[in-house]
Amino acid sequence: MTSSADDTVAALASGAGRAGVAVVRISGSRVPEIAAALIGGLPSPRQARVCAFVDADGVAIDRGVALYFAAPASFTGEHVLELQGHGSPVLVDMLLARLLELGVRLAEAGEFSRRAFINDKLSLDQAEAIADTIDAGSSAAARAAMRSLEGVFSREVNALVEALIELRVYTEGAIDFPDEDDIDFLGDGEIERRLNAIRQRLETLRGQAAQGASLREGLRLVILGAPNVGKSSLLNRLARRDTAIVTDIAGTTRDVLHEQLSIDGLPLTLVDTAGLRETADPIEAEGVRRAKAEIEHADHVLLVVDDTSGLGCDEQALLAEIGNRCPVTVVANKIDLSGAPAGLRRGQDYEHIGVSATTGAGFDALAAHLKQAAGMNEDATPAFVARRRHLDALSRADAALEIGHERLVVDAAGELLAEELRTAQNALGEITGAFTSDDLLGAIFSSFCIGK
Ligand SMILES: Nc1nc2c(c(=O)[nH]1)N(C=O)[C@@H](CNc1ccc(C(=O)N[C@@H](CCC(=O)O)C(=O)O)cc1)CN2
Ligand SMILES: Nc1nc2c(ncn2[C@@H]2O[C@H](COP(=O)(O)OP(=O)(O)OP(=O)(O)O)[C@@H](O)[C@H]2O)c(=O)[nH]1
Ligand SMILES: [Mg+2]
Repeated sequence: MTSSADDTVAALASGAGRAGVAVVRISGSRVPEIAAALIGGLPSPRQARVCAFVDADGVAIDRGVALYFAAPASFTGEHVLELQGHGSPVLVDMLLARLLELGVRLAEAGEFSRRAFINDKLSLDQAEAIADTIDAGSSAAARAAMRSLEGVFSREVNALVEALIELRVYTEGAIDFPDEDDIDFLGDGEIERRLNAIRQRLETLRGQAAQGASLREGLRLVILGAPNVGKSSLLNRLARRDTAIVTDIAGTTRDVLHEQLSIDGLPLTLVDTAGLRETADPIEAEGVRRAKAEIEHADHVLLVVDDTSGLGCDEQALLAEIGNRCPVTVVANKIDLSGAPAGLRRGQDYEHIGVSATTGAGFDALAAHLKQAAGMNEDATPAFVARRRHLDALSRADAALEIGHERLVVDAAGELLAEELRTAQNALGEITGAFTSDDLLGAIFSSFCIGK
């Protein structure tokens, strides 16, 4: 995409299809001459003017409200003219055709936001947050996106970058102007103290970002457990349809099954798996192998147990193993047989929820629990919204700092630590867009809608 200074673009910004009012937004340096041709001159900045939008012969295409934002005090940082006309697709088409005639080009998806980013009106994560407010599937996701848009995420990232730069300068000072004894200077603990403080702060940010991301992208829930405990019945009940085959024969499910659903706007991918057990049947054994492999890709595991027998030894071991990787909830199924109460059980090491896939008891509590796990609780919305690419950048920054710490305490190598600090700084810079590439920008903005 080229966006030279005199490249002026337009798009319908609101009211697609039949709507009360349609807003066409025009951004670029040629806005003044376009205003002259179309509405007889520029309105005073930020003052609504009612006027006719005229064609080449001076005939009104529509009569509406014009609003002008003078560069750089506009959304894009360029001259912006907004034409608020009647919400008719035919009139909008006629108006856009007239703009094309005046040498304006149609904006690409996300182009207004991309221009705002390039002109330093928004950081990259803020621009992404705009798309996330529009796409939000729940009020919690919308609130979190709004916090990102207000700069909560980028401010924290920038503060970390500042701290990294300070530490790098300090470390490089220690290298360039060593005390009597270089090793002693590096080893006096100050660098390590600062480094640890930064790592702790990054850890907190990663936790918040993970919650923000699950709110936006949903959770991949993997259902695991012994044969016949009711895993497939659970999937069918949550999905409200008979996706998986259910029989009373242990070892019914062999393939991995996926089901997409949403709970109050929270997107979930449910994954049903083969019952875990030793088996001589090669097909079932492959199913068990695949079931275990799913743990790697899980955001959250539902470990289903038959409540009439409770947690067995194998399940205890599995629980400990999974618990190291991701959150896990024990679903105690078949309470219609065990007679136990439905819902959350207090005082357990892991969250236990009693349900019956047959009667549906306990499923409200399970849904509420999953929403909470994804950060959708009413009183504690995640601090901001985040995407996979943000989590990836945070994790690369963390890895660099871990290596840097090793270089410092094991090798007492200040230059190598400084190098890792630089790597971490660049990784964080990818979040806000301080450090970026055209490919990345293309990938991000092309997923926006037209007119944004
Ligand atoms: N009519 C209209 N409504 C809209 C938008 C728009 O572009 N047009 N927006 C589009 O997303 C959102 C609002 N975002 C905006 C962000 C910045 C500026 C702006 O003019 N910024 C200037 C001046 C700031 C100020 O006066 O405080 C600047 O940043 O310099 C305008 C809208 C939602 N509502
Ligand atoms: N009474 C009762 N029976 C249940 C419940 N949930 C499942 N069942 C029964 O338990 C048996 C096994 O159910 P499935 O859903 O196939 O169990 P699974 O864990 O998927 O089993 P595999 O695929 O073989 O690993 C079936 O006969 C179900 O009808 C429940 O909550 N109460
Ligand atoms: Mg099954």
